[in-house]
Amino acid sequence: MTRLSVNINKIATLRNARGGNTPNVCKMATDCERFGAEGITVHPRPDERHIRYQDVLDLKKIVTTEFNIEGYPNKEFIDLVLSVNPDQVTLVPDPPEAITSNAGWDTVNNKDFLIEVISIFKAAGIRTSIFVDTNLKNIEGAKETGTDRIELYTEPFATDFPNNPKESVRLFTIAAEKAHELGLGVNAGHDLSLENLKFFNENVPNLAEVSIGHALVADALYFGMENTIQMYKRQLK
Ligand SMILES: CC(=O)[C@@H](O)[C@H](O)COP(=O)(O)O
Ligand SMILES: NCC(=O)COP(=O)(O)O
Repeated sequence: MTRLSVNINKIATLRNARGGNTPNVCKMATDCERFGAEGITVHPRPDERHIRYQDVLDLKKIVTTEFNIEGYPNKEFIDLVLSVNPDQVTLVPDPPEAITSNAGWDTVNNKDFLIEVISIFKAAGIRTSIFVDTNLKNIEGAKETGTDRIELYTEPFATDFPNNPKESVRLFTIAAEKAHELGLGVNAGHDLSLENLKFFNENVPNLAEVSIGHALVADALYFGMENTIQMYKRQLK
């Protein structure tokens, strides 16, 4: 069954709006786990606009499920991840000014860089995943980097899904099959939601994990976090 990792970036966005500690990011992570989340994902960005580096250190002490840290592997990020030693690190190619992730790695042109960074994390015993689109060249390139998994960048699926569900998922099915054939684990994320998750999960084989934040936290405003997590998990059955 596909595992649900809850991305709590947006809890930190709300906390940061007032400068205090409400809502408490660590308490929310613990509660998400209690409500059924099988992992906690954070994506500290260089400007710390939501998750701060200190949050990552604090979360390490209390997360009991899978802890997944996403981000661009500059020196500060690499040092942070090594000091925290999470279960998984997901490398994304975002430039510092990106509003949100909007592309996967060009694994062919960044091959040497990715090999170097991935070897650092693997030497520390941290599972690695790299954020990629469905271009098979990038999936094959991912294999060359030595990564354990890929994370499929699902925003194009989420955008196209309402108009043409079958076509929106087609390349994702092929990419996941290819990754599996190459021995790579398959994660997915970005703009997955209650509306599109079931269809994605049913049509993308060998999906190990989805990380979901923006839509899930928005849904929690209506349904409450406990109900929302259960609703998302039902889509993954
Ligand atoms: C890699 C990915 O798709 C997510 O980490 C996403 O970028 C969330 O980041 P924001 O919460 O900053 O939009
Ligand atoms: N890796 C994707 C993620 O963690 C959450 O993305 P989103 O659901 O906030 O778009």
